[in-house]
Parts: sequence; C-alpha cells; structure tokens
Amino acid sequence: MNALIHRSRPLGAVLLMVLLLIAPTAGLINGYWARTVMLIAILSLLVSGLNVVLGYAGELAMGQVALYAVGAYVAGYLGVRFGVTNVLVALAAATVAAIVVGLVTGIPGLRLGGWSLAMVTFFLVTLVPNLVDVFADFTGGTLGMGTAVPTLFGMEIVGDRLYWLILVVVVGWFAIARNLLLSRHGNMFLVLRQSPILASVLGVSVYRLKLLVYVVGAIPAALAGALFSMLDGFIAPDTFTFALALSVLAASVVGGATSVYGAVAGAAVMQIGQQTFTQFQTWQLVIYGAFLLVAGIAFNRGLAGLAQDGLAAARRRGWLPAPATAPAPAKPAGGDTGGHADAQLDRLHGVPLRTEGLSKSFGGNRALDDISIEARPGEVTALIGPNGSGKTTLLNLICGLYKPSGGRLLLGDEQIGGQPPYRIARHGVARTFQTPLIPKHMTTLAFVATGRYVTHRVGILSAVLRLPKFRSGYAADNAEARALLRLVGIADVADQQVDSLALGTRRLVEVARSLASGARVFLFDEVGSGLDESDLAVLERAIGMIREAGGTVILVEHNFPLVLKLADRIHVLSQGKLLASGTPEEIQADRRVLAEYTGAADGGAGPEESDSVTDLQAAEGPAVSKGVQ
Ligand SMILES: Nc1ncnc2c1ncn2[C@@H]1O[C@H](COP(=O)(O)OP(=O)(O)OP(=O)(O)O)[C@@H](O)[C@H]1O
Repeated sequence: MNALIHRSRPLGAVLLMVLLLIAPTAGLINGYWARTVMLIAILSLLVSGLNVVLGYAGELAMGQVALYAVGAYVAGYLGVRFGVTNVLVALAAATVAAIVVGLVTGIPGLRLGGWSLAMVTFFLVTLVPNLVDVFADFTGGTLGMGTAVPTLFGMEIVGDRLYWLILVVVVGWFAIARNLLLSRHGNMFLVLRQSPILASVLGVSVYRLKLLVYVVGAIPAALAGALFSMLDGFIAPDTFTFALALSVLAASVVGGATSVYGAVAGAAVMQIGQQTFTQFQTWQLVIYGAFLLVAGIAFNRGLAGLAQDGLAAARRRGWLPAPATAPAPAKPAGGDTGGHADAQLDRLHGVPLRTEGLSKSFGGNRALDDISIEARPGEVTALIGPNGSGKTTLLNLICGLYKPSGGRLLLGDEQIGGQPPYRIARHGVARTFQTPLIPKHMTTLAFVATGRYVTHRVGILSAVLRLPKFRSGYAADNAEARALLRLVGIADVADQQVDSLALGTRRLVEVARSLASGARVFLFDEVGSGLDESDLAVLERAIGMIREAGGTVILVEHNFPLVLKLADRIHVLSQGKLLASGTPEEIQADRRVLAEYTGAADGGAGPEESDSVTDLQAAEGPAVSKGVQ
C-alpha cells in the first residue's frame, strides 16, 4: 500500500470545506457565488467518477454524462410521478440506477475488451437525447420537465439547505473516494492501469476488477445528476451534451486524473472559465479540443501533478521540511544496500510442478514441442537455452498467460493447463518478468504489498470505512513488505517511488513482490540480468532461502555461473525442444549443450567432458524482446 499517500491528511480540504459551509450564512459569498460553488461541487463529482475509472484503472469510459442524466431523471421522476421528494430516497435511487446502468453497459463493454467500453459509453452519451425523446411521457421530451421541491423530514431543501446538502454529499463522496483510492484497492487499480498482465499474475480477475471500478465510478455521476435536478428544478436533454462530456474530460486532465482532490481543482477551473468568458459557449468544442491536446502533452498529471512537483522542488531546495516517512530498518554492519542477514522466510509449502508433452504453437511457429519436465519443492530447476529457444514461452504457459496447444500441466495432482492466469496465481504460482512490470505513482513498499492483495483479503467496505480489519491489514502488509525488501537487500528503497528504481533493483523488487503472496511455486525469468556482483550475491542468497524454505523454484537464466551455483537440476531447451536434462555437472559435461550454444556442427552423441562453463557463458547472445517477457 502506498505508505506516503496513506498518511496524507486532508487538512487543507477539511478547512476549505468548513469555510464553504459557513460562507453563505456568514455573508462571505453572494447568491451568484453560492450557485457557482454548487455547480463546481456537482461537476467535481462527475470528474471524480471519471478519475476513478480513467486515472486509476486506465479505462477510457466517456459515459459520465449519460449517468448524470440517469441520476437527474430518476430523482426528478420520483418526485413528479410518485411524490417522493425525500432527498435521501432520491440519492439512493440514483445510486441504484447508476449501478444497474453501470453493469448493463460495463459487462458487454468489458467482456469484448479493447476499446469496447470507450465505444459503448461514447454511444451512451450520444443516445441520451434520443432516449429522452422516445420516453417523452416520462421525461418531458425535448421540452424538459420541472421537478418537485426536494424535502428532508418535512423540511423543504432549498436555498442554504440545498447548498449544504450538495456540499455534504460531495464531501461524503470524496471521503469514500479517498479511503478507497488511498488503500490496497487503489494500489491494485494503479497496477491494473499499468499492466493487466501484472494484475492477473497477482491473482486478480482483470474483468471483475475493471467492472467494479467502472460501477464505482458511475455512482458519483448519478449523484451529481440527482443534485443537479434539485438545484435547477428543471431537467432537459440539452444539459447532457457531448460538450459536457468533453468538459468533464478536460477537468480531469486539468486537475490530474490520479489525484483524489484534483477533481475539485479541475471542476473549479472549468466552471469558472465557462462563466467568465461569455464567448465560451460558441467556441467550447474548439477550446476543449485544443486544450486536451496541449494539456495532455504538456502537463499530463494536471494541477495536482504541478503542485506535487512544486512541493518536491521546494523540499529539494530546503524551503520546506521533508515529509515524515516511517523509519527504514537499520542496516546491518557490512551491508551496503539494506540488511538481509537477519531476515528469514517462513516455511513455504512448495508443490511439484510437472509438464507432460507440453506444446505451444504461434501460427506455424512451433515455439515449444513436447516438453516434459518436473520441478520439485525444495529445489531450484533451471531452464537454459539460447535466445528464442522457448524458455519464456514455457513460463507463460505455466502461469496461464498462454494457453497450451497440447500436453498437460500439473500442479501436484491438479491439471492447471489452460486456466486463466489469475486462477493459476491463486493456486500459489508467482512470477517475475524478464522486463520487470513496475507501476507508476506507487512506493516500492506499496508495490511489494500488492503481492498480498488476493492472499490476504481486506474488503472494500473495510477500506472505505477504515475499519480495524483494514488498519491491521495495512500494518501487516507494510511489515511483511519491509521484511521481504530487507530479505532481498533493498530495505533502503522502501519509501522511494518504485518506477524510479534502476533495472537491477526492480528485479529484486519483483522477487520480494512474488514472495509476498506466500506462493508455492516461483517462476523467475532472468532475475539475475542487470544485477551487479553484490546484488547477485543477495539474489543468490534469497533464492537459496526460498529453496531451503521448501518453495518450488523455476529459474530461467542466461547467467550460467549463477545457474551452476543455484540449480539442483537443469533443463536445456533448443528451438522449442528439450535438448538435455540433468544435474549441473551432467549439463556442463554435455557436448550437445555446448554445441548448441557455440553453433558447432558436431554436438557429439552424448555427454562428454568439456571446459564449457565459460564457453557457454561466452556463447550467450543478447536477449531479444517479444511477446510477454
Ligand atoms: N506472443 C508470441 N507470438 C508469436 N511468437 C512468439 C510469441 N512469444 C514467443 N514467440 C516465439 O516463440 C519462440 C520462443 O520465444 P521465447 O521468448 O520463449 O524464447 P526465450 O528462450 O525465452 O528467448 P530469450 O532468452 O531471448 O528470452 C520464438 O520463436 C518467439 O518468436
């Protein structure tokens, strides 16, 4: 979990809110500005919903305006047709309607994948005027409909009361959004945005998580619609235009899509801008288009990003004190990258992993052909072979990123071949990537803790309400992540942004992250590549500890000396086939292996003595990049 963000206190936001709440009664703002504040508050709900979906989960969903219309018409219709004017009922009904519409549009949009959700939600916005027209008996058609005066326990909610109601709803939503986004769930949303592949190998069903995020993002939009119908007392389709959808997108960019409170700043800039420039209506589409082009490139983290950069610069220059972070554990004597000497692993319940005649074809390319190997618990099983021989493909098959074209994959006695990656991860299979998958906007500690997201569950309600279960889970996540970072010798980078780390350190972070899930099988894809001598020593020790603790380790590695030191058994792949299997001594002595690496014509019929360790090393070519690495 993001330790730095989690500790942030919204003091400024609270003070601003108190000031705004008392402003009209204290005579600090007139009617015009009170309405402006209400409109900004309503727009910020729309923007916040978009931020959840776009900024966190990375899904472009343009339907906020359609959900805004749904909320407005549901609340309006309840009052006009059924005489239900209670604001709590109206807000609850708008929330339910948002969930229903979110599910109805999100399920097909997300099932189809790709740009489908963006398309579905885009069409939803363009459909609003037509739907309003078609159901004119309920909506008043293009002429619009007047709404009833909202009430609460017999009181009419108008004037200052409506102002307070709107602010209270907005504060309530932002409290929920803050607690959700600044929690392990928000961190998983960020992982999802950065890499659905990473989310899936962490045990998360990408489809379900995206649907959840999309539905959560729909709720504030519908609440905004309900509040708007109360504010204006009239609803007409020309409120819910494509221009408004662009305005919401522009406000999200201005405020910063990954900032919780940036939505308010973005909404304020948009609303005040529109009201101030009288020519705005005429030129709004041009202005939004140009603005999105410029802002998207020039300051893509919005006002919130500029503010964060400003604060960081002020801290660097010593104008502001450094933020308080949890003290890093003391380094042991002699350790230069954070201690690991005292670190220990709990027992890992490794299971045997077997492949039986496993094959994989990509069109006409037989990348793997009839591979039968076994990796045992408490052992390191190495996969070696020249570039393109199929090592990563085998790992991708084991963790479910590729579906086998033939053969079986057994974890213990269970056939897991062909299951989706999130299910295989839940069986206790963890992996690292040849090119580490590292999210943005997250500390190293928070990232390592994402390994525990599925295995040590804490519900969304616990996070939103900050229940004791959330707090104890947060403490346990942090303690475990720190201990694992210490184990892999990089405790000192715990509070740094994980995407700022060097490649070698990222690899060690991935090892720590894979350990955090309490996995039984570990797939390490070239973890030693890019590590210096001291990091390699730490890595060697960490993998040794996993073996001692009973874990099943499959190591793909080009660093042959490292393989010889760590492996109990080595399998050599060549052009998708299993060339040789044996102990390190047997493989070193196998002339076919040396011939494969050096390209010698005569590999010999069987194992023979060779001075081949350095030969094998020298024969390794540079890694190539393709597919899921
Ligand atoms: N997604 C894919 N689509 C098409 N072909 C692929 C895909 N992934 C792998 N291949 C092919 O499968 C073969 C094996 O590739 P793989 O990446 O598994 O090799 P490797 O042994 O891991 O190589 P390296 O050591 O360079 O990582 C190659 O011919 C590669 O082009």
